[in-house]
Amino acid sequence: MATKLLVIGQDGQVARAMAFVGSADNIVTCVGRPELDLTDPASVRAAIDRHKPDIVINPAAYTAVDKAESEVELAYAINRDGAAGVAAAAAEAGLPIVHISTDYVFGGDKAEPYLESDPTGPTGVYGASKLAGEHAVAAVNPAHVVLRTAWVYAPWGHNFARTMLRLAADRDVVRVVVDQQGTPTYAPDIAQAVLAVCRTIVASPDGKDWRGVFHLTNEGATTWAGFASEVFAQSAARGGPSARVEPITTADYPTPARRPANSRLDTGRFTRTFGHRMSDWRDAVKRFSSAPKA
Ligand SMILES: NC(=O)C1=CN([C@@H]2O[C@H](COP(=O)(O)OP(=O)(O)OC[C@H]3O[C@@H](n4cnc5c(N)ncnc54)[C@H](OP(=O)(O)O)[C@@H]3O)[C@@H](O)[C@H]2O)C=CC1
Ligand SMILES: Cc1cn([C@H]2C[C@H](O)[C@@H](COP(=O)(O)OP(=O)(O)O[C@H]3O[C@@H](C)C(=O)[C@@H](O)[C@H]3O)O2)c(=O)[nH]c1=O
Ligand SMILES: [Mg+2]
Repeated sequence: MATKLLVIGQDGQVARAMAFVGSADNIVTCVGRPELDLTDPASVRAAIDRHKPDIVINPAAYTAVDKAESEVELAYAINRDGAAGVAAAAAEAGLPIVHISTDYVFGGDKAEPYLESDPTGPTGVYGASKLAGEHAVAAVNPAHVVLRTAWVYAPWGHNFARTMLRLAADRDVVRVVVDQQGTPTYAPDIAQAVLAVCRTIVASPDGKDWRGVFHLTNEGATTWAGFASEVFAQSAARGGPSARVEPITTADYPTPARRPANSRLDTGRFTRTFGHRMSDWRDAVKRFSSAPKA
């Protein structure tokens, strides 16, 4: 029998990627504003009543990292209280929740990739509000999977890769920070990984194998400058916009929010638990570069 997935949000990068993986086996319904607003818990319960899913997926969030520094209440209303509302509504209906979180829950001081068991220490409001969301989700719904991903991009929506291509259209040189490490993660690959999580949940509903926090990124790592260079190389190879990347330091690029210097995530626990391997980040950039941009 088909598994019914209710995805919170419609226009987000991951929500849109989820819509594309719908099939006869996985019936995907994305519900966003105005029908469902995270700041209105009744609208979340109504969507669950109406669509009667088997699993609830929550990739909706307040994601404006710099703006969050001055919109603290709104960031928490969505990323903590909104997340809690979704997880609680799922729990009331007896449903598991797959919740998406971020590498920005970490402080960035560790030299190695972060494990799920490593201490958190967000450097800004966005990361802190997302961490509060993780805790709230776990507190209200024991049947939860929290997937921490990073540096998400897609052929649609707002993301760093598309910003780079836009900048390259009218300049020869783009200055990009080289002292922040992490792993660009392609939204369509996240969607496939979420399906693997859902298969595990359906196969083992008691949840002994799958509850908790998992790190989920593409494989490998780079810097923002390295990511930009790869996007330009792949774009140029297809006759698209390209620029030279001038590596700069974080100090040369002041922003309201501080970002972690290292937010590489160790994905071993995800791979072992869900039997799904993510591809290398460069392979994903290749697929991004050959996809039509929306
Ligand atoms: N973007 C990134 O680089 C990263 C993202 N993440 C996490 O991954 C998840 C997915 O991110 P991504 O797809 O990039 O997010 P986007 O910024 O692309 O989209 C955010 C989504 O959240 C929805 N949303 C925001 N506020 C509300 C609200 N009040 N009620 C209902 N929906 C709301 C938006 O709806 P609308 O279309 O109506 O605005 C949109 O669909 C998030 O949890 C994010 O924290 C983790 C690591 C990196
Ligand atoms: C646009 C631009 C950014 N930068 C720097 C600023 C910053 O340190 C880094 C990334 O910039 P952005 O603002 O695009 O990315 P940012 O908003 O920090 O992206 C984050 O979003 C949230 C939602 C997450 O969860 C994180 O995983 C991460 O993807 O690149 C440059 O050096 N040059 C540039 O031209
Ligand atoms: Mg940004």
